[in-house]
Amino acid sequence: MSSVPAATADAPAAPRSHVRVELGARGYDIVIGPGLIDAAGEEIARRLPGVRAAIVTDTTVAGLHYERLSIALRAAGIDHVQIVVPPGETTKSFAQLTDVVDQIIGARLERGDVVIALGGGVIGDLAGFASAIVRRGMGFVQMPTTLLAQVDSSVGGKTGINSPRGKNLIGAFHQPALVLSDTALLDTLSPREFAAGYAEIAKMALIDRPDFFAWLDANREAIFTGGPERVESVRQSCIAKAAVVAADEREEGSRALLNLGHTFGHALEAAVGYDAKRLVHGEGVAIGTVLAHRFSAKLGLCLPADAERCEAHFAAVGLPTRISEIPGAPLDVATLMAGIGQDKKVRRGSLTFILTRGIGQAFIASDVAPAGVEAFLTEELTR
Ligand SMILES: NC(=O)c1ccc[n+]([C@@H]2O[C@H](COP(=O)([O-])OP(=O)(O)OC[C@H]3O[C@@H](n4cnc5c(N)ncnc54)[C@H](O)[C@@H]3O)[C@@H](O)[C@H]2O)c1
Ligand SMILES: O=C(O)C(=O)C[C@@H](O)[C@H](O)[C@H](O)COP(=O)(O)O
Ligand SMILES: [Zn+2]
Repeated sequence: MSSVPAATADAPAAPRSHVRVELGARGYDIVIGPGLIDAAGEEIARRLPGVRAAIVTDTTVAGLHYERLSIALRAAGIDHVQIVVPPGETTKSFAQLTDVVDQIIGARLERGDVVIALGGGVIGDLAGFASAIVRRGMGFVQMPTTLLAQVDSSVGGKTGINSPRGKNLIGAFHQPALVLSDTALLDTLSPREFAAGYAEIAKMALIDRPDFFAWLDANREAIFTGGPERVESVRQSCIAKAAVVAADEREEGSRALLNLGHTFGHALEAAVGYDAKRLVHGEGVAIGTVLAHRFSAKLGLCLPADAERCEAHFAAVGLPTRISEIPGAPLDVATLMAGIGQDKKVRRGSLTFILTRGIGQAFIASDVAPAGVEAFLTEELTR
């Protein structure tokens, strides 16, 4: 199997890889490989002996994968309850949080017990936030079942829910104690959700890993068809994200780079009311990342050819790259600017964007003029 140049992992890619998130006392392992769900009980019991668990999952994932996890936990003597929520972005709400918290408390789970998130990023963010606030912080284990969650959301400890005014505006940093990524679970994922997850992989490469981006260019087909390159892409993304998180756990500086494409993307998601029929997070990231490259080119920061290469890469895997590709009523610039104004990177009223000087050369640009953003988006809305 070809591997990405300059990898920094501590273990070979197959059959099971370990990537460490180096955060001192809050450090943890990401274990990656096919079939891991059947070993989840022993992996958890070895690190967290004697815990009880609440498994938070959505109805889709529960039907597909819950029973196997339950059997594995029982075999390791881990007593557990199941908490099931509806699938989709609108589940990241106060109503669902209240329900999950109530069920955890109702099951009398203690501070030293664990919440296990079995699902995509929605479940990880919601269950993680519940685990951060019940009894002022319980144990938390991520078992990501989407590509997006395996390459991005399960790592780094950002948890939370949405506000109608903006994405993830209510939340907490709360690191998991362990991430178990069973890559075989991705076989049941829809092609649309798989592509959405791929957007975060490409984003990661576009931040500061041009070699990884070139590797993705060469191997993206194998990633989609399920070759060993798929597991390698998960591993490389986790290595990249773990390094950023270890350097700046609470986004006081450089972690903001992981937000490439998200200032635009989050505004698009809020503008469609988190309606998954119109736009899911990864698709917003794809359009947003292309917009960040096109905006950088417009400002003379990178070559137009770099923006074209970025757009061609996303389009080649079937991701949307233009605002006009979002189905339904056309969006308007005022709504998008209101969403951008709620971005968590705003500092003393000034906009911060992640812009780029070229492929794999993203940087944090503070004090970006709103009028320039508005003029750019006005053009992009008709493209
Ligand atoms: N915390 C972070 O650092 C971080 C990072 C990136 C994204 N996010 C958040 O993650 C969310 C998006 O995550 P997502 O794309 O995983 O969405 P998701 O959790 O909604 O999952 C997408 C869909 O796939 C289904 N699904 C999940 N696993 C499946 C499987 N194995 N087989 C079949 N169907 C399956 C789900 O039921 C859902 O309908 C957004 O809310 C985003 O803001 C958070
Ligand atoms: O982990 C991070 O940091 C990220 O920015 C990763 C993003 O892909 C993710 O969507 C995250 O939830 C966005 O964070 P936010 O703070 O902008 O809500
Ligand atoms: Zn994201």
